[in-house]
Amino acid sequence: MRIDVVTLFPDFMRQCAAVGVVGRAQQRELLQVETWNPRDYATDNYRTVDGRTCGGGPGMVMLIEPLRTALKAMREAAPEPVRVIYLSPQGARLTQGRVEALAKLPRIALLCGRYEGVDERLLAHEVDEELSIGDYVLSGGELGAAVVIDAVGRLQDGALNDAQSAEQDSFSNGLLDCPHYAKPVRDAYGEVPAVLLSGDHAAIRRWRLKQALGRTWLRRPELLAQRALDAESRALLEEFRREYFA
Ligand SMILES: NC(=O)c1ccc(NCc2ccccc2N2CCOCC2)nc1
Repeated sequence: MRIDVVTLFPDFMRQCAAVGVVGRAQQRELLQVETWNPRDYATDNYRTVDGRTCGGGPGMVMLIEPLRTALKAMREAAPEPVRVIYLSPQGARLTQGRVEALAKLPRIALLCGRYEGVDERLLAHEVDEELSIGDYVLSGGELGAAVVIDAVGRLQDGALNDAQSAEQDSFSNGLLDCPHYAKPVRDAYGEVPAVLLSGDHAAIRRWRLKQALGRTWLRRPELLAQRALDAESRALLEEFRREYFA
């Protein structure tokens, strides 16, 4: 998968994509991240990329021209058709479901706004999808782009080894994650639950599912409403609730 990022801060974006699982995915050529700086496509002597907001008011707006030229260069840099995504507070909320869909595409471009955002006419002609990583305001779209790169990059086949497999991720099955423990078995902070030391893998699977269901019920009940629970999960959640209220 190829991800192109249109950003005034290319070094920052390259560094975000160079570490950890995503950095390794790039080394393994499972993922390619390229950056395009609109300032390199500004033709005036001052390499201007922003302009005063029409109608007055505070702040500046990113100009059409440098972005249009950068996007054209980006599109022409590779043959695959590219889905252009704009990170903004006005976008649709990013979910794991959407991440999984994006991870299957051959190529996406992430347009990062700065200042007060981008001229609406550029968005209308160039952007296929607007996404928000949450209901809060950031100084630029780059952190949203970094979130998309990480969430999508780690799902590329071969990016995670079996130990980290994405299937067990929280949210992958629509539930929050179960608790995790490592040695020592006994610590001043408490003990590892005995079932995890039992070697009974069926019991361990059930315990983890029960904990995931219980935590989701306690912390994010609305996520439970989104999915039908099978008989086993309903029973485990009932068991969790009984113990909780006991
Ligand atoms: N939730 C998100 O995904 C998110 C994304 C971007 C972002 N900021 C960049 C931005 C991009 C587009 C429009 C406005 C702005 N802003 C510029 C600074 O002023 C506020 C508006 N903030 C939050």
